Amino acid sequence: MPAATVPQFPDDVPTVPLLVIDYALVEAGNEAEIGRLWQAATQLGFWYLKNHGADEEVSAMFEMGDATMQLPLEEKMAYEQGNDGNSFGYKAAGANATDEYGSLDFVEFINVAKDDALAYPSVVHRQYPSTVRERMVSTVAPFVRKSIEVNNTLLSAFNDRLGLPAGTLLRLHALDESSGSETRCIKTPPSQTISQDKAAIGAHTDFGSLSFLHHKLLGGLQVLPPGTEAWKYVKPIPGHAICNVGDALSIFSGGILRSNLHRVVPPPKAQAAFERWSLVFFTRPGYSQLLEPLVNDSPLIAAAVGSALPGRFSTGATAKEWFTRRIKNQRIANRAGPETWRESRGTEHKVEAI
Ligand SMILES: O=C(O)CCC(=O)C(=O)O
Ligand SMILES: [Fe+2]
Repeated sequence: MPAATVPQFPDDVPTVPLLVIDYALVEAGNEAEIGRLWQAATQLGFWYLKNHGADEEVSAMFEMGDATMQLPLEEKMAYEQGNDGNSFGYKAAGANATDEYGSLDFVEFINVAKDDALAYPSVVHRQYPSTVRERMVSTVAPFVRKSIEVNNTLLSAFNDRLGLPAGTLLRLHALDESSGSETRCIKTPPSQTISQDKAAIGAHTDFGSLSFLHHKLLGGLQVLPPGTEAWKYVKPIPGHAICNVGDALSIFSGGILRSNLHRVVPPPKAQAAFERWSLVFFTRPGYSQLLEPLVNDSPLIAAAVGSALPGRFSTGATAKEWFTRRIKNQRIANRAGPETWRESRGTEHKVEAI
């Protein structure tokens, strides 16, 4: 699909004006830029990130994703996630619910664990299709390392602003602890005949701490700005990643950092006739870490929790339990009724539950 044939993102659909954060400035410790990052992460929980230096790693990963999706379905299905709450591996289109009624998703993706990518050829969690194995060293591991470097820089900036002792957030996401951190390459088929409101990926908050997201030209990601009921597109901008805060970091921070609802729908207008590709690196806490606000480490977090509804950010779950529960209950094969969907929810439905 030559890029030139893809129509521009339309200028007459509602979009959300994300702040553009310059990664090079954040990395250099520029306080004004870190202040803007903080504003984005506490108010909406989404921002663009430019100058992240990952362009080459990102395009190699899209090539890996393309090669993987071209494998025969039987071969991909040999590496399917399964129904036990494991995320790593292949997910076929239609394997997940997108809402409480059991509507089906229509994206396929390949997830590779950070632990498997970095330990290769040793296997920590599972095996992957040949297209992944052949590129594990050349492509997947470099993307994992670059993404971790970027997300760790952002975590350190949040650590300081939250008034946490140096290194606290990095320790919760230690490289050598087994975790749910993973790369995901997503293919959404052309969806011209599908209603522009039908979810390709249902409304959700991300499970982990930070997501580093890239698109190949096409829109389709939407966020629900706080206090509104109208979904808005995030316009893809070449070379700009989209970053967002997930549930784990929101919980650690007592809700100071915002994990916002988002979803994927068909690309807008004429873009819907084209295949959509996205790529994410999810930084998630080490499996053994408890998802609770860090009230004993930061007066700021203690104050935030003190002024919230009792138990609002308390999960009693380890990162592994949280992550497994959410994945397992969105699998359509595990659906008993609307309660299964509710069991897959994270911070997004907590307010209603209280
Ligand atoms: O494809 C996208 O733009 C977003 C994907 C997403 O939200 C996810 O996989 O959690
Ligand atoms: Fe997401």
